[in-house]
Amino acid sequence: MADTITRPAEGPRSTHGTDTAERVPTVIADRVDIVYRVNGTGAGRGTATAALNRILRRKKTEKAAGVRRVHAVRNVSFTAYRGEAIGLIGTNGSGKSTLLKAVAGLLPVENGRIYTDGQPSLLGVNAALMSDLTGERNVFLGGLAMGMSRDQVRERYQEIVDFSGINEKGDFITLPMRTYSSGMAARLRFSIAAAKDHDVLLVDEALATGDRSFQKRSEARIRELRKHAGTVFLVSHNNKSIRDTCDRVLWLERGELRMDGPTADVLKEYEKFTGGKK
Ligand SMILES: Nc1ncnc2c1ncn2[C@@H]1O[C@H](COP(=O)(O)OP(=O)(O)OP(=O)(O)O)[C@@H](O)[C@H]1O
Repeated sequence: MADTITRPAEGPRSTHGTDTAERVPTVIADRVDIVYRVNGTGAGRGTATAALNRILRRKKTEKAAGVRRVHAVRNVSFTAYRGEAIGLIGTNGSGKSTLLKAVAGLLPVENGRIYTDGQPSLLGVNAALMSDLTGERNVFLGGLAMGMSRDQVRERYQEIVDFSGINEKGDFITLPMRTYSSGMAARLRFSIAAAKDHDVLLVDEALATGDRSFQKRSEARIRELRKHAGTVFLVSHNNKSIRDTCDRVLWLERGELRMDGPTADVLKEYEKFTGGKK
């Protein structure tokens, strides 16, 4: 679980982002390791006997009990400051989503610590909305889940629906979310999350799912959120989105932080690594 930063006044200095006299750290990751444990990978996996064995012989080593460890994030350290938009890049399976979940406090760390200023909000493509409820009900559900009051959601409702563009092609907002395309659902999720000014907003790939005009609106909104003193993390495989939105980039590869620096510098190296611009 992430800890809360209690001494924001004088944070460690970094060479990245806007260089103002008083830089306030919002997220500090200090030598973070994250390990998944996957059960049932030994012989007889999935059988009732294997399950019973696991319960009875708890003290056995993880390996003997058929537990596989996946070391997803290795010794990662960084400090994020208020007003920064930070891109997280890396090839598939490099640990980006895992790191984001840990910053949100949704995954425990194996070693090291993560300190955060306030409660970060994770906006994932899988953010928990209810597919059987209408878009309208989900706007309320999502708003309440983010800590907004019913009145606050009511006040922002039209803005959220307009931003999402869900109703551009008909009255879709009153239909259950299961009838939405994956792009439409992602747009609504982003619009709900973006309605609130977050201290730390974590965005996982949401921009990649919308069409170009929605991407542009989202990028503008991210810039606005930054002005309101928040910190935005954006996981994306779309280097252009990263370039247009972020001033700093963390590049993860095989769970390790390979580079942390200004967007142009990191993307240049990353594009060399992956073999071309995207
Ligand atoms: N629930 C899980 N249980 C076990 N291993 C997992 C789990 N989720 C992710 N992993 C593993 O952790 C590593 C990092 O995965 P992660 O999803 O964080 O990568 P990513 O950089 O976000 O990838 P992508 O770009 O493909 O979305 C991978 O090796 C993956 O197989």
